[in-house]
Amino acid sequence: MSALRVVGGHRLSGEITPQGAKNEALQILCAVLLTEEPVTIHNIPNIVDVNKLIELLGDMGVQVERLGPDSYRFTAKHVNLEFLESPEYRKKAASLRGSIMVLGPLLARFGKSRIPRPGGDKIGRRRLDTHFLGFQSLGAKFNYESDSQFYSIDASNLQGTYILLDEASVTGTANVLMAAVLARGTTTLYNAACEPYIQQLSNMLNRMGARISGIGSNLLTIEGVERLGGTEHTMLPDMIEIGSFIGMAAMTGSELTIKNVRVDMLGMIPDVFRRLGIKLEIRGDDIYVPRQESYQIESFIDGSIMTIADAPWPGFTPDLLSIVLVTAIQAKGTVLVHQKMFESRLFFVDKLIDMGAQIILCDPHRATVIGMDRKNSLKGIKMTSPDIRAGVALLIAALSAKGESIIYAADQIDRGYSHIVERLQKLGAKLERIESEG
Ligand SMILES: CC(=O)N[C@H]1[C@@H](OP(=O)(O)OP(=O)(O)OC[C@H]2O[C@@H](n3ccc(=O)[nH]c3=O)[C@H](O)[C@@H]2O)O[C@H](CO)[C@@H](O)[C@@H]1O
Ligand SMILES: C=C(OP(=O)(O)O)C(=O)O
Repeated sequence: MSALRVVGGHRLSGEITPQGAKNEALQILCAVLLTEEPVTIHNIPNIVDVNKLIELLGDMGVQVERLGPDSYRFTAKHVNLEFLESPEYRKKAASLRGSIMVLGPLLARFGKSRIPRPGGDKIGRRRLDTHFLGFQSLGAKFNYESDSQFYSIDASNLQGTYILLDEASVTGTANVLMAAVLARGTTTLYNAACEPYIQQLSNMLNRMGARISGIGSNLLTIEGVERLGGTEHTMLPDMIEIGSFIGMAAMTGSELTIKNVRVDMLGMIPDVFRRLGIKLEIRGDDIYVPRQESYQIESFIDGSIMTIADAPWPGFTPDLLSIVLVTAIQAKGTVLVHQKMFESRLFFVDKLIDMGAQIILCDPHRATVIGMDRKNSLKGIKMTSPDIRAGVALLIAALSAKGESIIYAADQIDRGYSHIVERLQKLGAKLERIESEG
């Protein structure tokens, strides 16, 4: 296990380019299973979860060729379905969330598939009903093998139909969509998630020959086709990394330029950070964050206390709420952070409180942050990163704190942020990776 040793209190400066989007990559990589032709993908982030999925595809028989630092060609001509029965598959597929999305493509192309309970962040219940109810609507049989804890689905023929998704689940929408593209007839997916990840996936599938319309909305219409062909695809910059860097700049009082962010795909993310009082300038396709001594949280128009809450896209992504929360610690004013989707994602605030932050955890879903306006500094402590985004929030806190912090379980951060130590060192951050036990 590795840990990060961080010496806080140093300003950062310079330019940083976000990696390709983790959650998009996990969908796009699974989609290569839909065709026997080569699919070339660029801007693939070099992060643990994505590398695990690439390895899993290779184990399934997909030919994987690395073309450059972040470009690969995948050819799923021969897929070894027997591998899905192996203990190795159980171990590997269970170690990340994104593996769940092999189900839809395998079902569509081979008529059956199975997956162990997937991994990912432990941030509360993460049910999969949307996925399986969607597959069932298309005519698949679903079975949960309680002894082996495997989910299996099979169907000789998928038939398009009207599906009102149980909830606007991101991976659920991707999964059902990938099954529907090769189903007979037309599928209408209502209450579909419409994150940029899903938009990118839909556009890629159309380039492969699928017929999906309504992209960007919560109503997707999919006319099934007989087969899909190869294509080329480039991943968007990771909007969660972009938001993390905005928060990091504000908390450490730094001037940062975040390069090539695809502003048009960021939705309300810049505006939510502006509500915390952070001055952001959009310069071409870059975001410039000036050095700010003080940033004041806005109130609502009626003067009441600001609430920042998550919601399915185009609402504010839950993956940035931990970053918003930590960034508010040194703002001027008060904000209520309301994490509506996940019930265990705010518990990491006890570490921030230990560091000296003024936070009241109202209940598992809501925390009030009383900004300190830099009147008091956080102090460095030893802490353990509970999940990927809390991990980065703690890292931001540590970079802004007085003294040294140690963040254990740093591999949580590596799941989603590539070369974080080296990239932040280039901005002047004082941190290093150390080995830790356990
Ligand atoms: C690999 C991947 O892509 N992971 C992302 C994906 O996870 P994932 O696809 O697993 O998350 P879902 O969208 O299924 O749901 C997330 C949580 O929100 C709840 N929920 C969802 C939709 C809804 O309308 N109402 C509602 O309450 C669900 O019950 C669940 O607890 O989307 C999440 C929500 O953006 C992100 O946090 C994860 O980073
Ligand atoms: C929750 C996240 O990831 P996963 O769904 O892979 O656990 C995340 O990216 O914030």
